[in-house]
Amino acid sequence: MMPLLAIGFVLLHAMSILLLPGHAMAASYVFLVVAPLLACAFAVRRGLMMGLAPAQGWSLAALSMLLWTLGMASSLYQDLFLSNSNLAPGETMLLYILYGVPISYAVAIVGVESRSHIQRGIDAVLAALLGYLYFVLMFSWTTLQGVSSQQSAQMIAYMFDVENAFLAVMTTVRFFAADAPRQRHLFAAMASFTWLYGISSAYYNHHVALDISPNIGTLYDVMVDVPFLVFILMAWRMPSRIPLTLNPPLGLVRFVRIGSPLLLALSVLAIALLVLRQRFALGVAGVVIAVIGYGLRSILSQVRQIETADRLRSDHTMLAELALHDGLTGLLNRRAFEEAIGREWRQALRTQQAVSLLLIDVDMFKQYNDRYGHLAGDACLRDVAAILTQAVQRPMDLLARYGGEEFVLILPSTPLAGAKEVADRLCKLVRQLNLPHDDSPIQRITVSIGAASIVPTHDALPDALIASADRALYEAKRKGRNRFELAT
Ligand SMILES: Nc1nc2c(ncn2[C@@H]2O[C@H](COP(=O)(O)OP(=O)(O)OP(=O)(O)O)[C@@H](O)[C@H]2O)c(=O)[nH]1
Repeated sequence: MMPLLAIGFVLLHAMSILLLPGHAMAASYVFLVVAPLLACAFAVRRGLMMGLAPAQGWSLAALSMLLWTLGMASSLYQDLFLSNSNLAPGETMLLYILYGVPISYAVAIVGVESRSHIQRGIDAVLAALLGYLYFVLMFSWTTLQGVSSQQSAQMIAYMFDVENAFLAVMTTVRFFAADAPRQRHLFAAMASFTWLYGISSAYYNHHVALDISPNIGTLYDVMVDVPFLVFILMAWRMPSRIPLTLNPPLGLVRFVRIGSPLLLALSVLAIALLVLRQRFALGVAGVVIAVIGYGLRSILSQVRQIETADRLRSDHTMLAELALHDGLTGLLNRRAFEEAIGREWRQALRTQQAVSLLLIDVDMFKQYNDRYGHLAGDACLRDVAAILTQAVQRPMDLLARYGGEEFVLILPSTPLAGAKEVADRLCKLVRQLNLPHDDSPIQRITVSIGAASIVPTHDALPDALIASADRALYEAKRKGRNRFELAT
């Protein structure tokens, strides 16, 4: 439906020129003002859906269209009311060239993450300066009344060419490097517009305005509608209907993300260099501000990168901690135990000293959970873990939660006699905790412990030690719990 309406608009425009030769210019102006105004309205509509913040880009597109509409309204006023036959009255030209500033700003800021207020401030100053430098440059070739020579008109035409080519290339690069549907949608609309507008504008500036063949005269006006109508169609489409099959290379995405913010500074630099000849002091000021803006932006983005790196490092440390600890008791977890037993095993192989292992299991814990509830069970496990931690005295000993209600203690450089002492002490301490357990024969929480000790050999694995302690634990349970057994 919308494409048909757009074609109807163009046909109506052409017919009004052909069928009303006496009023062709006035009739044509109606279409030339309505087309960009509609484009502005559609950009605002899309902005209302996506967010009107400049960082979303649609409000900037709307501003651009509005500036162009004002330029056309000014042309209309000059032609119809002032009968000014001059090609390029200053304020009209300025509005046509200023339309590019919001688009450059969008290219620089849309999709550039976590911009701080200072960065926003720098970008805004650079964008404003860019507009002012355009203004100065424009009025060095033209006056409010218009250009004084064909040569000045040529200069303005070249300036439009450079600006349009720049905008078309930059919006296209942003389109190809966009990795989010919203950005791709915005830059698809902007790139289609800037290419078509650049072509039609170049044709107008070099042929129609200067009356150089081929010149199709007023019929050219119909060409001007096209970029705006295409923009309207793109803005009207849902972002999901813009093809997203292109997978931009990561390198390009990163390059554009880093490079885009520098674009404003580079544009200011380029225009300031052009201004230098006519207004030396202003040109130098422009160059200096562009360089300072560029420098400050680089510093700020480096600061951000350092902050991100620091945050990542501390997140990484925290994750590593979490990966090795048990959430309930805060003890090392089974994965940490498995790493540790391997380490201690290799160490003991070198030193040929005994390594002992205790498997500690809370007795009748299922009944405890059933009687007192799961939360009380958790609290009980935390209390047992805390007392075991206190009881483990040597820094090299390693206590971990083996799983469920079972704990494991590695005692490096400890023979079975030492393991026996520790097992005895742990049993007593847990009993002395006096955690009530009505279903237990002695009415309180107790543990059973299986202890084993081994001097590692090259043909044995740590699993042998664990299996041995497990058998001893089974014996302790079998013999009535609340006791320890040593592996034979
Ligand atoms: N509250 C709580 N219970 C747990 C947790 N992990 C395991 N359990 C429970 O611990 C109980 C262990 O039961 P069993 O393996 O039968 O052992 P037990 O009842 O202690 O019997 P014995 O070892 O023979 O004395 C199960 O009911 C598990 O659901 C935990 O993190 N919190």
